Amino acid sequence: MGSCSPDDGDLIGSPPDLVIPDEVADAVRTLIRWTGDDPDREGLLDTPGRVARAWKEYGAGYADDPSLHLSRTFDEVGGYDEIILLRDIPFHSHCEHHLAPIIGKAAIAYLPGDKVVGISKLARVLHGYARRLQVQERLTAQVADCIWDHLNPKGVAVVIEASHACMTARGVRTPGVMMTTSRMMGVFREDERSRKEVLALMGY
Ligand SMILES: Nc1nc2c(ncn2[C@@H]2O[C@H](COP(=O)(O)OP(=O)(O)OP(=O)(O)O)[C@@H](O)[C@H]2O)c(=O)[nH]1
Ligand SMILES: [Zn+2]
Repeated sequence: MGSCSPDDGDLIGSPPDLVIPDEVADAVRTLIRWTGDDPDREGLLDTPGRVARAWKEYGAGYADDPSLHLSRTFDEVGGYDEIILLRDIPFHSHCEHHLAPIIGKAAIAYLPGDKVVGISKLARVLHGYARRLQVQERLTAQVADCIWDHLNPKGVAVVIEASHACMTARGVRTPGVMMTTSRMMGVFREDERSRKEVLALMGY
């Protein structure tokens, strides 16, 4: 099974030697001005650099190929042939409409075919797609499709629940609203009993 070494696809922090182009810092200064504040006041002087580094982190998924996390599989599972599920996986993303935070949790399940993968890898796939500009529907589909395409399972089920700051903090300003999306593939799509079983295991 794969190790959890820090360079094993981790997407934490921006590189210490990250060079921030002037145009990026200038764009942040412009945005600060647009917000109504003064980018030259003391508290905001280092903000363009911080924001630029933060966005490299929010977008770390662009440098990640999530399918690579599923390349190390193993088939010695003692005859186990039931659902494998990770639930309550926290994640954050940003909506592509307003660049506002999307904060939520995912449940990812599959019914293995002839191979399984280390469980942390399912969360890595989620983060690889979440750390991009997203809509929740696409994020859900990408995670499910990636597992379907690379693990050759009998079924995949992904359910994502998330809160969108573009709805809670601006626009319609409706706090507490959660959006739920799901994608069912293979037996979870075709067989009612299997779908009910996986949704029950997920807590729905
Ligand atoms: N379907 C979907 N919609 C999203 C997602 N993230 C944000 N949105 C919504 O996409 C819509 C964009 O609508 P627009 O009318 O173009 O933008 P807007 O004028 O800012 O809309 P309001 O948010 O209603 O003020 C908004 O209703 C957002 O809440 C997402 O992941 N999926
Ligand atoms: Zn939005």
